[in-house]
Order: sequence, then structure tokens, then C-alpha cells
Amino acid sequence: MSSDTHGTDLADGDVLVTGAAGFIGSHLVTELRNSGRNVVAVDRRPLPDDLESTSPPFTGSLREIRGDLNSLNLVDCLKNISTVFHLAALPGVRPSWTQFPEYLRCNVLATQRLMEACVQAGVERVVVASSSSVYGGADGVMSEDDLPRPLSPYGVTKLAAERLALAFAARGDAELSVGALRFFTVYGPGQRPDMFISRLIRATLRGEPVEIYGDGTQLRDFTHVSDVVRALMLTASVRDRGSAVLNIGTGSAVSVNEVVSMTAELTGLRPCTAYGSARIGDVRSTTADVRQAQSVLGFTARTGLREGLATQIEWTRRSLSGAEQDTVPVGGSSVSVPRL
Ligand SMILES: NC(=O)c1ccc[n+]([C@@H]2O[C@H](COP(=O)([O-])OP(=O)(O)OC[C@H]3O[C@@H](n4cnc5c(N)ncnc54)[C@H](O)[C@@H]3O)[C@@H](O)[C@H]2O)c1
Ligand SMILES: O=C(O)[C@H]1O[C@H](OP(=O)(O)OP(=O)(O)OC[C@H]2O[C@@H](n3ccc(=O)[nH]c3=O)[C@H](O)[C@@H]2O)[C@H](O)[C@@H](O)[C@@H]1O
Repeated sequence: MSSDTHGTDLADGDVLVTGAAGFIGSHLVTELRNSGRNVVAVDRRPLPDDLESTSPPFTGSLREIRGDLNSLNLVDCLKNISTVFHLAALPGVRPSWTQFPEYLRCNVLATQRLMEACVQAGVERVVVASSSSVYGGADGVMSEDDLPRPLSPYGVTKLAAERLALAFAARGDAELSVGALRFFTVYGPGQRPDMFISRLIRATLRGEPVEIYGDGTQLRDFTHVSDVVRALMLTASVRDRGSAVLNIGTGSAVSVNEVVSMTAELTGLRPCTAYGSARIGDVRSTTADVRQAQSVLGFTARTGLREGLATQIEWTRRSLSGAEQDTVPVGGSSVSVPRL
């Protein structure tokens, strides 16, 4: 199978993206349209303005459906849809201790409702955003066959969502398969403002302090959003569409302190860091075992952390300076991303 996303063979029919207004969702919608797909974009938030543009280079159409997955008529939304990318969720690890009912509603109940509707509407393929946080505090490389032991309520809801989707695919009364992708700490232009790299770059460019939770030696397999989008598209188009759970990461981990040093080098500015307490539920280390994604999808991450950080720094600079267009080169094409 080609490891490129252009011209890959998604099932005929339009595609629907949930969480389309979000960080990863907005990049995915852009890339799908660049590859000629007609996209139905579902989110309870409005789409970023520049995603709605139909001017070139976009070739696929965009239809926005604004609403909550827990109340929309999803069977109607899914008419003529062959492939669903399910990205909608509450994504933060730390707030999940205090807002659990909302995590349950958005991550678990919404997934059950969506999967039920997919079966009724005859959707062929569902690609679900799962998370490295299903693993919990494993030492060393995290493999898909490891017993998941999430350490945060968020991780518990992501594991439940992943398993629910797979249970629907295993029912046997529908031609539906599921690819559940466990993303590892995704970064890049448009990254959620609550995430570390986003806070660090913004604070550094503004000359403000950023808090580091713990001593900064915690490790993350930081994965660039362009790689994640390519993995999503490959999962939808892979010829053997059996159900599977796959890690999407780079296979190597970098400490939070190293990210601070790289940001200093790339910006020429000295980040002002304040060390605070480690947060409950934050794992010490994440590293993806990337072998299954390589063998099933032909997927290998292409963007190194230094190069990827540079794309996010450039986007943040433009955003902070109020540039008209926040269009940045990502993974070989240009994408428009929401402003800060
Ligand atoms: N960003 C990461 O590092 C990362 C890592 C692992 C997994 N993930 C998963 O990837 C997905 C996307 O993450 P993101 O970082 O782009 O988050 P995001 O918050 O930017 O996007 C999620 C979108 O889902 C929408 N949404 C939430 N609940 C909804 C509901 N009930 N009905 C309709 N829309 C709803 C939100 O409005 C938001 O636009 C999530 O499922 C997240 O758990 C993200
Ligand atoms: O890989 C995943 O599955 C998860 O990755 C990220 O979660 P996290 O790794 O906590 O991402 P960041 O918020 O960027 O935090 C990275 C590290 O920086 C630390 N951090 C974060 C924010 C901050 O202000 N200061 C700080 O030191 C965190 O404690 C953590 O150790 C995403 O936010 C989750 O949606 C996702 O599910």
C-alpha cells in the first residue's frame, strides 16, 4: 500500500468527521478536501472561518452540521456516508478528575450513540481517535497487546470508547469495521491552548512564565499533527479493513525539559519556566511501539520534533501578530488553522 495519503482508496461515498472544529479535526478536514473528498463536518463548536472556504486548492465540498453528538439525529447526518472519523471528545487529562460526568457524556455516551447510528445507516468504516492514556504508567515502550491500565478518568473514558466501537464492529450483523488509533501527545499548528507545547511557545514569545508540572524529566512521544492526519487517512483506506487498534507515535520520547531547550534554540528567546507540583493522573513516560502501525498501515512518523516545533512556533508568531492568514506548510501541503 502507498504510504502517501493522496489518491488513496477510501470507500466510495462522502466522509463524516466528528470533532471537525478541533485541533486534529480541522487539519483532517483540510487534508480530506485537498484529496478531493466531500466532507460532512460535525461539531458542537463553529468551524474555524478559513475551513469553510471553498476556493482552491480545495477540491472536496464541505457541509457543516453544528450540534452535540448526544442530541443530533445522527442517522440523518450519516446518509450516504461510507467512512466516519470520530474525533469528538473532551481531550484533557487533568480536568477529567473534576468534570467526569461531562467526560462520560462526550467520550462514552456520544460514542455509543454514534456507533448505533453507524450500524443503522450502513457505514462501512469508522476510524476512532483513542489515546496513549489508555496505557497508564507503563515503563518503557507501550504495545497494543499490553494490558491497558489508565491512570486518569480521561484515560478510562477513552478506553471505554475504543472498546465500545470495537464491540459494535464485532456484532456481526453489519458490514462495519473499526480502526482505533491511540495517538501520542499531538502537537503542531493550532494545538489546543491547554497543552504544554502550546503554552510554552505562547509564553516564550510573550515573555511570560510557563509552569512545568514536576521536575520536567517526564517523557512524551510528541507526535506531529501532519503524521496523525496521514495515519487517519491511511486507516480509512487500508485495503485489509479488518478492525484493529494501532499506536500512532514516533517511537521515541523526549523530556519536557528538552522541549524547553529546543524552544529556546529555535526562538532565540529564553523561556521563563516555573517548576510546580506534578499533577495527579499524569503518567511519567509514553513511548509508542510503532511496529503494528508500520506493518498494517505502512505508517512511519516523518516529522522530527525540532522541525515540528518550528512549524508551531511559526504559526504561533503569526497568530500573535494577528496575521491575516494563518496558513502554514505542514507535511508537504499548506493548511489553514484556527487562530489562537
Ligand atoms: N491532542 C492530543 O494530543 C491527543 C492525543 C490522543 C488522543 N487525542 C484524541 O483526539 C481527538 C481530538 O483531540 P483534539 O486535541 O483535536 O481535541 P479538540 O478539543 O481540539 O477537538 C475535539 C472537538 O470535539 C468537539 N466535541 C466534544 N464533545 C462533543 C460533543 N458531545 N458533540 C459534538 N462535538 C463535540 C469539541 O467541540 C472539539 O471541537 C480526541 O478524541 C482526543 O481524545 C488527542
Ligand atoms: O497522548 C495522549 O494520549 C494525550 O496527550 C496529551 O496529554 P498530555 O501528554 O498530558 O499533553 P500535554 O498537556 O501537552 O502535557 C505534556 C506534559 O507536559 C506537562 N505540562 C502540561 C501543561 C503545562 O502547563 N505544564 C506542564 O508541565 C504535563 O504534565 C505532561 O507531562 C493530550 O492532551 C491528550 O488529549 C491525549 O490523550
